[in-house]
Amino acid sequence: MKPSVVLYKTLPDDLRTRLDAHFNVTAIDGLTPENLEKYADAFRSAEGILGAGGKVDASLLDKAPKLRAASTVSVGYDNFDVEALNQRGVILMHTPTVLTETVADTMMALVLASARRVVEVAERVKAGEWQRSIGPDWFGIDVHHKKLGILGMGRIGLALAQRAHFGFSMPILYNARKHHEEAEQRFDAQYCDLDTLLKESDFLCISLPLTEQTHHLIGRQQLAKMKPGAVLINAGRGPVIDEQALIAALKDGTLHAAGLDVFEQEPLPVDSELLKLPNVVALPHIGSATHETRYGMARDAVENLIAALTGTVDKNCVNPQVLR
Ligand SMILES: NC(=O)C1=CN([C@@H]2O[C@H](COP(=O)(O)OP(=O)(O)OC[C@H]3O[C@@H](n4cnc5c(N)ncnc54)[C@H](O)[C@@H]3O)[C@@H](O)[C@H]2O)C=CC1
Ligand SMILES: O=C(O)C(=O)CO
Repeated sequence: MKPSVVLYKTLPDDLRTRLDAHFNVTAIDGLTPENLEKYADAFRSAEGILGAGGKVDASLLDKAPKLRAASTVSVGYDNFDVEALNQRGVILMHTPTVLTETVADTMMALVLASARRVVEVAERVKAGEWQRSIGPDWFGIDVHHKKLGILGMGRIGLALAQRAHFGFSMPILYNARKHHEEAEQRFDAQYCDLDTLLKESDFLCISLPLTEQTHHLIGRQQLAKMKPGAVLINAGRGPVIDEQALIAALKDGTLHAAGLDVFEQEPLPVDSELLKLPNVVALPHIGSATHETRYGMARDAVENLIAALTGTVDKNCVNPQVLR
């Protein structure tokens, strides 16, 4: 008999067909409390789950006693209680690598848009304000040759460093849990502590995962240490930055601008102060959102679940210790 799985995200037709060939699939529209109750039988018999977003914690796992594998259509897995998965011997699969270059493109787009005020001035053109040659009130700041600080030199940080080094002649500084030899050799990136990164970066780009250690890692004190007129970019996870402290730093001119793809609350509430600030470029968590990359992530997530439940896991596993 085919293993039962709960699918909580819509897949492209061909990938859904592939999933159906391996599993008895119950498709639901998200891990909402209502769906957990409505599809209680499906969760009770599920050996796998596949989807994106929503909390997977002990209370959900208690409803799925047969679960052996969870496959997320994302690289970030801060919405999973990994400790609870480990205790129950559940493998967690994710989709690193396939999205790396696309997310780095998004970060570079945020760097350029924030520095050159692309969104703000384009809106002014649409509003009919371009009536004569523009003056300094439309100007931005240069990107090329400025110092780019990367907080979180992992897969995405490395791809961003490549763009900044070769494309924009930017010296690279970085902080991470350990030295990144490839970044140092290929892009001449210099490792430094967080304080130095804050003080010296013209552009501080965050590509960190959300963990207990990174939650509000950038708060009032850290923002106060940043170079006057610096630009802050975040495409890691929203809660890495204390959003109220960021709003204050943007209002009092400590920062020139911010380019944000992620927020403490998503979707960003429409009455957020951030949306009232002209020096904020706010994107709706589109880091990996291209047709090609979102397809690749869904494909990898399907293959990951097939490997975890019916084959051999040799990559993309968050907690390989469970397999031993
Ligand atoms: N905006 C978006 O759409 C997307 C956001 N992301 C976010 O980007 C994150 C990073 O992705 P990857 O580069 O693939 O992960 P990765 O695991 O390759 O890199 C993470 C880096 O952060 C560093 N790090 C972790 N904790 C740290 C700490 N306390 N202090 C300093 N450095 C620390 C690690 O040393 C590593 O260099 C994901 O976990 C996810 O949250 C990922 C994809 C898309
Ligand atoms: O993969 C992730 O972690 C995202 O945030 C969406 O691509």
